[in-house]
Amino acid sequence: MGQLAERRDYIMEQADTIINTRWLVPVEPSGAVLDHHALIIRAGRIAQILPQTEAKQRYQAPCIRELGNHVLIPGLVNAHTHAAMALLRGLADDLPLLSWLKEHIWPAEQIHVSAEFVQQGSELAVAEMLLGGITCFNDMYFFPEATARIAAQAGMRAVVGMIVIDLPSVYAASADEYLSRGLALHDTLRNHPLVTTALAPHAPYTVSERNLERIRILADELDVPVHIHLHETAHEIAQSIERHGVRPLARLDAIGLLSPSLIAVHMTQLEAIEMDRLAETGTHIVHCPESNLKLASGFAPVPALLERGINVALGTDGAASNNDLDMFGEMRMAALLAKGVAGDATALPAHHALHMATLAGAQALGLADRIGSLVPGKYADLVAIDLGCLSSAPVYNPISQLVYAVDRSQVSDVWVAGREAVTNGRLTSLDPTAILSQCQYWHDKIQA
Ligand SMILES: CSC[C@H]1O[C@@H](n2cnc3c(O)ncnc32)[C@H](O)[C@@H]1O
Ligand SMILES: [Zn+2]
Repeated sequence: MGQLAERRDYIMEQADTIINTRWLVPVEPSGAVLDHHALIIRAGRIAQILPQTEAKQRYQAPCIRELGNHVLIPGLVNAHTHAAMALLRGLADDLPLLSWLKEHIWPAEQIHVSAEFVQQGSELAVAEMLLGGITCFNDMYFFPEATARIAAQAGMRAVVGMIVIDLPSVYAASADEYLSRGLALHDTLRNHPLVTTALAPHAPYTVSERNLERIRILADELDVPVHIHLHETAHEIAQSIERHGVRPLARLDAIGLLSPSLIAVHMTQLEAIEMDRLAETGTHIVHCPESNLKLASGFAPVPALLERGINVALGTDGAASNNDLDMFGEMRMAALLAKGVAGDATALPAHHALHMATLAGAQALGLADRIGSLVPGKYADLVAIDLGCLSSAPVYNPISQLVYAVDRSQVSDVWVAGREAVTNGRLTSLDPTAILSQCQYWHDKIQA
């Protein structure tokens, strides 16, 4: 017995980083909270999660972090955004979707969007998202290669959209050109460790039937998700019935697009029979409560979707309609909205809101084997949140704190694939001063 103990001391296992944390919320199983545990990182992945006493006996590492007042959670997954639109934050507020888009956003995009705009807008968004504990985002915007470059430079995970829209832009003149630019990017990113692609038709009202069919075929060939705005407003439904005789979801169903590869964003207008069909086909939904409320579009019927076993992730949408990229805000809004609408305080409990912001997002993006929960073998995409401040005291349940009380400024450290992207509240690979001066440049140009 004594001999065995000695032997154990002798062969310590080597790790890259050991994080000792006061609380750890693995998300799987939902609602679990581990006290005084250590998370061991090796080669970018979670090697083990152990009680700290046991970890000290078994592991050594060149980097040991002591997070005495913190809760460690999986990186937040922003399942729908338009990162570069951060440069249009506050340009047009207090408007419904169609006048916001047609009278303000699309005209501004026609004049100002360029590769440089997207690069600098993405830098602003990536900085904001990392500082707020988001480690992965699903993007749909022009010049996705610029967004991909910034995410890779900052060490952030991203799924960038191979966009298609039947409107010419400075990025592409036709659907053919949108697709060929997207496919070239897909080739460039093949085997990239952090940045992957999805096909991203803008919406059923801006992409023709023929192009939606091509997208379905390509998605099967390339084995990538399809990311689309769908059933965002009552107007979208009425217009589809007028033009095509059916609701948008029925059109996509007829084309064969409803499947576990489809990421349907918004879904504020749904009938029971449509929800049954979404469940049957394994289609993923992204709920964007803040953007939907601000544009007065409505809201996804989250409890009814979850009852049917549909996977519902969370997204911020772009900063021009939200107006921030804060997944803590989305979690809280999702939980409160579900309760208010149902008249039932038990609707969408805190642990489920956290699940939507992490594992459900990973599932929607087809990344749940890599990220979304703290499980040995998954990548070490992690967020440490300091609960040692007045506004989080006392801590009866850290999950309650995360959803109902925490502010994103309490995020102290963020790791993506085991590498620190934020340390003690500071970005490791982006320069906030340079980003702010780029913002001033675009503000002055757009305001002129
Ligand atoms: C083809 S690039 C993306 C395109 O989408 C526009 N957009 C931003 N937010 C929304 C929204 O909520 N509904 C529909 N379209 C949106 C953005 O301005 C780009 O033009
Ligand atoms: Zn959107």
